[in-house]
Amino acid sequence: MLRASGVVKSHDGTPALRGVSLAVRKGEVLAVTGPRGSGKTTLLGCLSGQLPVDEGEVWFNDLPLHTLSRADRERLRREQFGWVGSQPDLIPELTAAENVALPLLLAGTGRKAARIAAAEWLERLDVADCARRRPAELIQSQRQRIAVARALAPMPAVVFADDPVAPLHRANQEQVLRVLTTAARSHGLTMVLALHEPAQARHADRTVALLDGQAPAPADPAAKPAPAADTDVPDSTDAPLAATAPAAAAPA
Ligand SMILES: Nc1ncnc2c1ncn2[C@@H]1O[C@H](COP(=O)(O)OP(=O)(O)OP(=O)(O)O)[C@@H](O)[C@H]1O
Repeated sequence: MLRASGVVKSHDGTPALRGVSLAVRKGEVLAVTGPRGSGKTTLLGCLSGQLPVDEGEVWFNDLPLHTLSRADRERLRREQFGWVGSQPDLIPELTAAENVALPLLLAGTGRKAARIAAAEWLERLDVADCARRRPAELIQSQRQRIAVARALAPMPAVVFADDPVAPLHRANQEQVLRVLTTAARSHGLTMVLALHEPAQARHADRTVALLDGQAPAPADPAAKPAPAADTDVPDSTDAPLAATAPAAAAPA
């Protein structure tokens, strides 16, 4: 569904990605791990069309993101992609329910349907009791759950989550990661998760480890790894997967 090939990207002359190739299958939860500065955020930015690549290619199905105009990339992001950052970034003047409903309203969903969908997603994320409250009245883990609900409610084709649990306590990190990946799996969404802690990648189906802007080359580029045991991953149209680590165990 999503494929990067030889992606090179620098920020003002500082190399961030030095030729990264990988592919993400439909319905797969892929973790991108690596130490600070290894290029995770930049990779998610390139895969999601936020950042233009300097060299290489990024494909979303049969759409070449690397040749799309900025306006076309922005439309694609709006219509097909969801984003969860490491800070909840909610609109302070809106209630939790209004924050979650907003992207649906912007996409043309009617008011009533948007309100119902927002309530359902807040319920799934265990923050239904926060619906009428504004972000300032909530604690950080509640705000982050609401940000996750906001990203998932429009049912995007791909959800990008950039270190989504960074500001949370360890117990909340586990909970939010589990909720995020479970919600993606139960709704068949594809997810790319950047994670600072390699241990957190056990919530994903597969891990790509970045180091200094590079992912390890696959032992056999033609080899296609078996899907994770707990995941039903369609594979009829996928290219061979690069930079592949063995599937991690499913969370308990
Ligand atoms: N806007 C920017 N301007 C200049 N250099 C940048 C910018 N963004 C990232 N970099 C540099 O690019 C490299 C990769 O950064 P990136 O944020 O992608 O890594 P990361 O793995 O996500 O790090 P972290 O875990 O700290 O978020 C680093 O050397 C970083 O300093």
